[in-house]
Amino acid sequence: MVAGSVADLENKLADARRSNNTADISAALIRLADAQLQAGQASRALPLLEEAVTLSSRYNDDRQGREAALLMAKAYLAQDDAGMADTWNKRAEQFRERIERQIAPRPEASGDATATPATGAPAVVAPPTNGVDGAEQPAAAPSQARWLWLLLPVCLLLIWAWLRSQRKADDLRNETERLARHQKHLRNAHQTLQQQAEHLRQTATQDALTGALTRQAFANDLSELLHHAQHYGKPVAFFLFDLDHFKSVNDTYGHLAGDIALKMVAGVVRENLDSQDLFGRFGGDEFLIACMDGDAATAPLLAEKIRASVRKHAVDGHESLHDISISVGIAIADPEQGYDLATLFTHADTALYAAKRAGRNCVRLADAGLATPPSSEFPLRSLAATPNDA
Ligand SMILES: Nc1nc2c(ncn2[C@@H]2O[C@H](COP(=O)(O)OP(=O)(O)OP(=O)(O)O)[C@@H](O)[C@H]2O)c(=O)[nH]1
Repeated sequence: MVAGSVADLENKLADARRSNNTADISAALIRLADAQLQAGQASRALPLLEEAVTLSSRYNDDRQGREAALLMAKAYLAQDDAGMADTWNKRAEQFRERIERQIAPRPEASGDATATPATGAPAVVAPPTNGVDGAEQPAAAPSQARWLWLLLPVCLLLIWAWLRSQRKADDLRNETERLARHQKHLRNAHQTLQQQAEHLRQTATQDALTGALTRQAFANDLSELLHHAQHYGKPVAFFLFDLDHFKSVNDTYGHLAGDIALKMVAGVVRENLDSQDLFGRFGGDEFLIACMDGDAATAPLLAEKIRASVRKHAVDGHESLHDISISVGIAIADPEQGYDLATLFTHADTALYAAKRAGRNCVRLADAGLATPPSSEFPLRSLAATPNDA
């Protein structure tokens, strides 16, 4: 150690305090205390050394801590206080062990005498390289630097993970928005399809002009009705009716007037039917009715009521309607006559032929007494045939 004069070293300590650099202050304290010890001023050196130990402990500078502790021991010896000297020697030993622990893992330290662990001897501590006992060495603790280097990649990794999660969140948000748009589009398409399906269903089951069931829809419903009636042994009245001389209405007043007449007749029929009765358009100016529980006694009464009502509306209506009337053929399905749909239709058709032959604007009930129409004049038809066959 190159010891300066106590006064010089006091100035240096004052400079170090002004610089506010902890390592410099600690080193200056040690150098001044050493000089004071050499000058026999142990009592003055002790508080400086205690401050040096405190500073070095606070900033983990074990070398300076050890140096200060050794000088403390020396100071107490100078004051003949062997107990305190021993205490501070032990403290210095603890500092030395900590220094060894810090430098032991370093591979390059294997050939370095300063880093070689040695037990007991204070000389194992790295010798000072300049100034007073190495007190001017940089104060940076190796362990701190190592932790910083370890923390750097961790921080970078965290930043990278955060950026990545942000990008994923953006992607997810975009995807969610895209799916919501897609879902809305699908909902609209679904709604449109439902409307189209409903429209198609109506077109398939409902006659556009009169609102009556189409021929096929009527046949399906009648088939179910007959099945049900047969199961419970109930009668079903089936009407087939046709506008009389309708062709001349079209010819005289035009097709539009003919349409109005067809709608008028359909309206009258609906007024006279119950909600569970079936009403369909066979095709052209021919219509169909089926009534659950209608038998040979009640069905002609209902048919007559409808016929008379049509006449009344015709007479009360526009001139083009004045000649409108209907002829009705009735057939009954019951346990006695059976529930075969084709037979029922044929019987009603035969009765309609009879009504036409009887002068039109009347009702006829099918029975065994009715003449079978000649095929040349009135070709037999069925509900399964297309309307053009009518
Ligand atoms: N305005 C209109 N006329 C139709 C429609 N469908 C069929 N017709 C006409 O209805 C008439 C049916 O005539 P027919 O049943 O053959 O004979 P009709 O003149 O009624 O004579 P009868 O049935 O023997 O009393 C034809 O002139 C068809 O053109 C329609 O939807 N609207």
